[in-house]
Amino acid sequence: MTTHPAQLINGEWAAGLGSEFKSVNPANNEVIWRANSATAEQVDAAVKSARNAFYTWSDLDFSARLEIVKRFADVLKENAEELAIAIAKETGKPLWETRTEAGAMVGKIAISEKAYHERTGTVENPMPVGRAVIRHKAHGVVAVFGPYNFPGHLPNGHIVPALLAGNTVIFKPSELTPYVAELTLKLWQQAGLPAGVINLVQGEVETGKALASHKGIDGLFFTGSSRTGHLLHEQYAGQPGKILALEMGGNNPLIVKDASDTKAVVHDIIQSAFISSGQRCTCARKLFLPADAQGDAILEHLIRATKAIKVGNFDDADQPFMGSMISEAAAKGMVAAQTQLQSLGGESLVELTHKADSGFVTPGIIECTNITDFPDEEHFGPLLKVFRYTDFDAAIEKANDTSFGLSAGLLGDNEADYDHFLRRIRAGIVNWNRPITGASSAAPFGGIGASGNHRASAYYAADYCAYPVASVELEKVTLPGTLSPGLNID
Ligand SMILES: NC(=O)C1=CN([C@@H]2O[C@H](COP(=O)(O)OP(=O)(O)OC[C@H]3O[C@@H](n4cnc5c(N)ncnc54)[C@H](O)[C@@H]3O)[C@@H](O)[C@H]2O)C=CC1
Ligand SMILES: O=C(O)CCC(=O)N[C@@H](CCC(=O)O)C(=O)O
Repeated sequence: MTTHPAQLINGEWAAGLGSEFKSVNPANNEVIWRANSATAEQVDAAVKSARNAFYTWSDLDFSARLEIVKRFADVLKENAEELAIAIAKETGKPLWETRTEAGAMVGKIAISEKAYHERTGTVENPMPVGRAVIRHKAHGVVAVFGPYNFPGHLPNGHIVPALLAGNTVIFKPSELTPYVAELTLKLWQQAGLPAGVINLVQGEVETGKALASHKGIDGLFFTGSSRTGHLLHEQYAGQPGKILALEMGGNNPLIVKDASDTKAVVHDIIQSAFISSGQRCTCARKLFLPADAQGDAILEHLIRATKAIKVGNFDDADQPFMGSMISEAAAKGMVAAQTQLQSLGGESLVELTHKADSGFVTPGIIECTNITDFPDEEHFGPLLKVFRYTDFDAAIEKANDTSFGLSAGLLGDNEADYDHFLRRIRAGIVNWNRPITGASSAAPFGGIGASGNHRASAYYAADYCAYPVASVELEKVTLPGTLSPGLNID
């Protein structure tokens, strides 16, 4: 059994007492990290440590909590390159992209400070007698579950607002990205976050289950797959007192209509479908093109540009657009998805291919117009499905024919078309003439249907990190000038 101390409990790094698990560089399957997972007893110790730290942390003035969180921003900046390399090594994403991720983590701090005041904070109004005060209080101990595709930025989007609001945290990262999690927690320690305020429990699904089912947590903030999110939702049924924020996947449509600049259209389609090797929840999965000469020209150009996409190692001097997928298994899963669509009648326009013994795939495009029983599944990788349409309303209807509702976009020159699209489309992120990936941290981020449970993250994360308390207050108990009818207090 290895003894790498991968668990942070009450400010101390400890070796896990559960089974061994490891992290690999998906570009070549080389093991880059190994340790033992946290057992249910260790998860329990982490929850207790967060509970013990809660009053000390939440009793601090907001400014004192903010000072530590701002120090974390400074430490992040100082270590941004190390973090970007760690993310790249563990996820396969190219460095140009992981540097952006490290930068987004820094940017999250100022945005969360603003959101705390705007969305929560304290508001005081004078009353004829006394004052009315609206305050927001931390829930207590919250669990944060993170996905592998943005192992730094997306958990950070729950952790920073949760800490600013006064909660204490137990973080369970994806088992595919434990190294990034460990590094991030070391940076929190460097920033001077007191022991127990954030705890790290690492491991596979069993560790996640032990945390999610622990009676001692007051809330759970999750970013990950719709399947796991649904399991958690079922698990939390009948517990209205616990706050559950779910950010899940999508099956996102992009419609093109009357767009004159073909090159710009192709660019925005590629940025929407293939960035991060298609491993963003906001990625376009379905492309609706008009069944006319303009649609033909766009498709022909898109096929050419897709075949020219550079795929390569995260640290190639000449940076690729796409790196490796998260794992060889994920890459094989995309090949299987393509085969399934082909068997249903899909026609490959650009074949997605897998490089053996690695997570590398090339981007694929598959024409699916004639599939009658199109599966409503999120294929989390670079496989774009194309549908040709003759009627705009029918295309919107087909775009809405999904249980998900995360992102959607229209590429087209007519504002009236966009107004109509905006009114009809069902999604939490709706863009016009912009890629549908790359959502802003300064806006709410979340979807409807199977994409979330109406607890938007990013700018609105402040909302689920605290509960409102309404008070009417008077400094001294005072008899009202006029008593209610029928009262005699003498
Ligand atoms: N809407 C959003 O904000 C985003 C959603 N995603 C979605 O995340 C998915 C990719 O991330 P993955 O890491 O594969 O997600 P996942 O659902 O497999 O894992 C997420 C976390 O849940 C834990 N977990 C898994 N099963 C569990 C269980 N039964 N009980 C408790 N914990 C459990 C994992 O260990 C991990 O920490 C995609 O579906 C993507 O669309 C990714 C990024 C953003
Ligand atoms: O959480 C935020 O601060 C903003 C949302 C965000 O960063 N979204 C990214 C990545 C999420 C994903 O798709 O996995 C995006 O929209 O590209």
